[in-house]
Order: sequence, then C-alpha cells, then structure tokens
Amino acid sequence: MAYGKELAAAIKAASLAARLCRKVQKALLQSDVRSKHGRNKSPVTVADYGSQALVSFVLQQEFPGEFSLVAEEDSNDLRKDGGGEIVERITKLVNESLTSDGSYGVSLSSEDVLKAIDSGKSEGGSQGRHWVLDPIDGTKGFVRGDQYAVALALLDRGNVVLGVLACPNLPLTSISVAHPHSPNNEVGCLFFAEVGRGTYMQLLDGSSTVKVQVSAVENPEEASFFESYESAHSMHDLSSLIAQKLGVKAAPIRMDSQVKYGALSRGDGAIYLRFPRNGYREKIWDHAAGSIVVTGNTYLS
Ligand SMILES: Nc1ncnc2c1ncn2[C@@H]1O[C@H](COP(=O)(O)OS(=O)(=O)O)[C@@H](OP(=O)(O)O)[C@H]1O
Ligand SMILES: [Mg+2]
Repeated sequence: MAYGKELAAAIKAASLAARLCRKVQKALLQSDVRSKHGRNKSPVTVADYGSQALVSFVLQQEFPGEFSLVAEEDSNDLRKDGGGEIVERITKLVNESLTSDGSYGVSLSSEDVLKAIDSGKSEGGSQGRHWVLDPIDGTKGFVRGDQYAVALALLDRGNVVLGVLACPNLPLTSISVAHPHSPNNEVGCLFFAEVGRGTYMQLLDGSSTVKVQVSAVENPEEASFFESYESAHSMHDLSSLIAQKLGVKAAPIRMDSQVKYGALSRGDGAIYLRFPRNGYREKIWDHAAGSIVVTGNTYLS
C-alpha cells in the first residue's frame, strides 16, 4: 500500500514544527534561560507544546475524521493557574508558523491550540492507523544549542509504514569525527522514508531532495560509530569496549537524539551503539521515525 498523501502531510507537519523549534532555540540561545527545570516556564516547554500543537493541527486538517495521535504532551499543566502566559506564547508561535506556510489561512485561538495538544492522547494499538510523535527528541541537545529532532511516524496495524525526522541543526553534508559541528556548514535536514520505498533527505525548506544510502562499509576497522552525547543516556565505557573488540579505530561521533538515525541513513557513520543505563526508560514508539529512516532502504512491505 502506498502512503503518499500521509507522507506529504507528515513532511509538512514536521517542517512547520521544526521551523517553530528553530525560532525558539535561537531565542533561547540569546537569552540566559537555559534550564530544563521548572517546566512550565521553560522555553523548551514552549517549543515542545508548540511543535505538538502544529503537527496535530496539520494532520487533523489533512485527515479529518480518521485521526489518532500518540504524543508526549497534554494540556493539563497549561490549563492550571498561571498557565495563561505560556499558552499565549505557544499560540503566537503556532500562528506565526502557520502564517509563514500560508496553506490554511486560519488563526488559532488559545483553546484551539490546547485542543490540538490534547489530540495527542491516543493510546495507539495494533488495529488501525496511529501517528506517533516526539515533538522534540533530545531536549538536552535543544537546550545546549546542539542536535534535536522532530520525530513523526505512522503505524498501520502495528507496523511502522512511514517516518519523518526533521533535524534543524544537522549539517547538510556528511558529518565526521573530525567535524561533528562544523560551524561553516549549512544546517537543517529532513529525512523521510516510506515502507519499501527507500529513504530521502531534503533541506528543511523542502528543496534539494536526494535518495540516501546507509554506509556500505563492512570492515569495522573502517567504520565509525555514533552514540549519545549524554553519558547518562548511554554507557560510553561499554560502547568503547565493544568498538575496541570490533576493531573500530575511529573515535565515537557523539550526538543527541534521533538525529543519529538520519546521519546513519546517509552513511555518515556505519554503527549506532546505545546502552541505556539501568532504570533509564525508553518508550519503543518514540524511535519509530528513526528506525524506518534507517531501515527504509531494506524494509519490504
Ligand atoms: N525507544 C528508544 N530507542 C532508542 N532511543 C530512544 C528511545 N526513546 C528515546 N530515545 C532516545 O533517548 C534520548 C532521550 O531524549 P529525550 O528528549 O526524551 O530526553 S532528554 O531531555 O534529552 O534527556 C534521546 O537520545 P540521546 O540524545 O542519544 O540520548 C532519544 O533519541
Ligand atoms: Mg523524547
């Protein structure tokens, strides 16, 4: 089955969300508010909610009546006393993004935005179709000014059938151990994959689409590997040991979030090693988009 309409909608939704996140991250880096704590006041929170509201709104516009979205946020905290100011900021950002796109010709009220956020409360399941969204994957990277992704996927009867990863800070050209954050390199990529149809990368503005391929390197001595930037998220000591046993010579490329899957899908490195520490809980659906972006070339329907 082809999912062309769904893919186009997902690309549009994730691109708009990425645009909003970019704006918030830029403002965040210029201000002195970097804390992830005190969630209600945090700029990260504004971007998280804004990204979810936009994706939810766009998907509902494109697929009225047949909509199920599993996503991280709900409006409970926003509806509490004192939440008004942040809701206004989110609403303004959402409307600015929609206006810049121009396709819907609407201005959302705060209540519309809260309702859009709450449309992400679906529990999913093995029947029917369900969108899954991580509105900002890699919030620590986002706060640091580094990598993060908007990760959106569609599940059909329990199978991941398409995925979109918007990576606003990923350089367009291959990153390497030597230049993981090359300052002169233009950044902002979007990866998309549909089951059985391969993986593609384009600029965040939708131009310059190219098909990408995972690395063809088979000899670990010539391979490089990705791992989390945060040692609290994945055991660097263990990956270093395994890389050594495999014969990998290159130093690890450390990056936040599912951006690693995008970089893997275009062959920037050949291996992704991830060993969460005890007690670190990861939800399987969270990386649906990343997984199909990497397997898109080989996965058959
Ligand atoms: N199911 C699953 N499988 C593999 N990896 C997963 C999964 N769920 C979350 N993640 C990764 O966990 C990291 C946590 O990102 P978050 O944004 O949720 O939290 S954080 O604020 O950055 O700590 C972030 O990656 P790292 O930045 O590499 O640690 C996510 O990409
Ligand atoms: Mg997350």
